[in-house]
Amino acid sequence: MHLVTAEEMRRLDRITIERLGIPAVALMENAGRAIAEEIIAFCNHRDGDGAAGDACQGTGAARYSSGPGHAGARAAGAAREEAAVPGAGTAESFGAVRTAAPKLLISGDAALMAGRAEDEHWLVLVGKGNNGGDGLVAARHLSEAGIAVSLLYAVSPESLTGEAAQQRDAAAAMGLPAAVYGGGRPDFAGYSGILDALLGTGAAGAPRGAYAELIAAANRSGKPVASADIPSGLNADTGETHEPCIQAALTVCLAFLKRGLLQYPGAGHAGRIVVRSIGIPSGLAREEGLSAYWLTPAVLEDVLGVDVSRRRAPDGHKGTYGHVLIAAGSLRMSGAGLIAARASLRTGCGLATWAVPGKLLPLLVGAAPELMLADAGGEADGTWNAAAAEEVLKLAGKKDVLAVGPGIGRFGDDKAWLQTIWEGADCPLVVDADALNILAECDYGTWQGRRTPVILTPHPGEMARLVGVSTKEVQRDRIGLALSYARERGVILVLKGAHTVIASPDGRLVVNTTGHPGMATGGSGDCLTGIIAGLLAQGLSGFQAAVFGVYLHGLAGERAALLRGDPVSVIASDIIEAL
Ligand SMILES: NC(=O)C1=CN([C@@H]2O[C@H](COP(=O)(O)OP(=O)(O)OC[C@H]3O[C@@H](n4cnc5c(N)ncnc54)[C@H](OP(=O)(O)O)[C@@H]3O)[C@@H](O)[C@H]2O)[C@@H](O)CC1
Ligand SMILES: [K+]
Repeated sequence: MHLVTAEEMRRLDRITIERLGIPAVALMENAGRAIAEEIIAFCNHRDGDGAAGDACQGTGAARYSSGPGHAGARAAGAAREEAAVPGAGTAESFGAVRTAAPKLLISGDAALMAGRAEDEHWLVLVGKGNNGGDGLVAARHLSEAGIAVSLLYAVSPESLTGEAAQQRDAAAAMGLPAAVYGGGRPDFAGYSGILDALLGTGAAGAPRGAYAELIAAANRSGKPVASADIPSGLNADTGETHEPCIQAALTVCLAFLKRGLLQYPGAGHAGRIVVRSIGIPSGLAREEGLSAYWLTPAVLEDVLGVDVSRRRAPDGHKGTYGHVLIAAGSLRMSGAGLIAARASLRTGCGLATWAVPGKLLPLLVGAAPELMLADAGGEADGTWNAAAAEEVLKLAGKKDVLAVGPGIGRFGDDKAWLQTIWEGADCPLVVDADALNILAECDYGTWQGRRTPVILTPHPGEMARLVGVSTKEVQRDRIGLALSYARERGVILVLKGAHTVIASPDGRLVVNTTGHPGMATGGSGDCLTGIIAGLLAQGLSGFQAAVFGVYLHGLAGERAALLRGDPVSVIASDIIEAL
């Protein structure tokens, strides 16, 4: 599924309206109807199977799975199926009674049937732009479904223009009760839910005046809030939240997933995200050269060409699946190397060799019988030194991939060590942990001789050192930063953290949503390094291996949490065993 910026969304809107001739008001109509359908599904599930409640309260699966559409899309779909059953059943039974008559099957507007409409009264907060227009359309459809609806305009309805003004007039003609916010502390106690149609992709900066007051009041009310397109107060591109920002239980995102909905803190404000098409052809994004995606199995297979089933040739042998070399670990942090090397094996590479300072070798014999150990030289106290780089290069000669960094620590002349490896290794290179900290102190743009991909796997702290900014600044716009860094430095960048971002030098970008906070544990990153190396050894391209590796790592973490019964108790070895 494509991820778009507000600007890209406007471009796709424009093309649809101007080139394809689909009227803007038709798109708005579709948008409002989709929002109403999702609110009705939300209401129908309120007291039902708890799907809506779970998402709203952030409990259950949502505790560590916050990907858009996962449970949410299924829940909405199920709601529509359930609502369709009574109508079809009635027609069937008529047909059965009057056996002579031809069977007449009738089905209705199932998605617009509210089960217990009389219990509901929704307040629609209407902004002056097209987001407000969407809300006005939704209000009409909710009303048609028997749900009481009231409109509260943030500013004078006279200030609405274009399609939004048309919708204002239609709502008025239908007699929907409307008021204009006049200041003070509004009381939303009488409503069962609030539709936030205040600000969408046209918002600029922090919500001002009436908008800010209504957002704060909606958050204070304790009522479930459904947001049209994005929660008002969210930066649609970066995921930054302004003060105040709507805390939604449900976000009905229109046409394409907005980038900001997948990045924290914004992702934590969106609740359950449902993406609904509104008549903008889905192929348009690809035709326009947009190449940012939310990572799904379909994206892996259809966009990136990854065989997710990982079928093996019946006549394959260990040579077929590649040989990983890992240069990692030191006396006090040998575990990092062991984790990375074992993870590469569990990912399916044919062979893995772990290079360590020679002093450590006797201590590691038997640590993992499947691994080969290699002496990389180093100091008498088991630390690395610059000369060890030549040993690593010799070992790398016949390997398919080289991963460096986990647990190596810092040592004298470590910059020369890394430069020798960077310039001399002919195979793809994965750079992690301390090797990233070394890299941050090098002007590596001047280094020569790399012909195969380099994958950097920083966590936000390491990324901050690489770029020379604060961690907070890294987190402010993870997608934007990853894209620009990968492009400028010619590397594949895996920016780890909640919803890991993977960017390639050619501008492709993927955001992952597998995994959970329980994976923030020592060794988890080393495990990812091993997984990516294991995939590279099996012939995946640099970007494929980075993206699929992040995806598998997250899935294994989820599986490990299920096996342990609690995400909090997952440790890196559990992730390896769940691969
Ligand atoms: N064909 C389409 O385009 C489709 C668009 N669609 C929908 O439209 C949405 C985008 O609509 P949009 O571009 O009208 O912007 P939107 O976010 O509603 O409001 C902007 C207005 O708010 C104001 N304002 C801005 N910042 C502010 C702030 N910080 N604090 C306070 N006020 C602020 C600003 O007014 P100003 O202050 O400039 O007078 C401006 O006029 C999109 O998210 C989707 O829902 C769908 O219907 C599908 C078809
Ligand atoms: K909104």
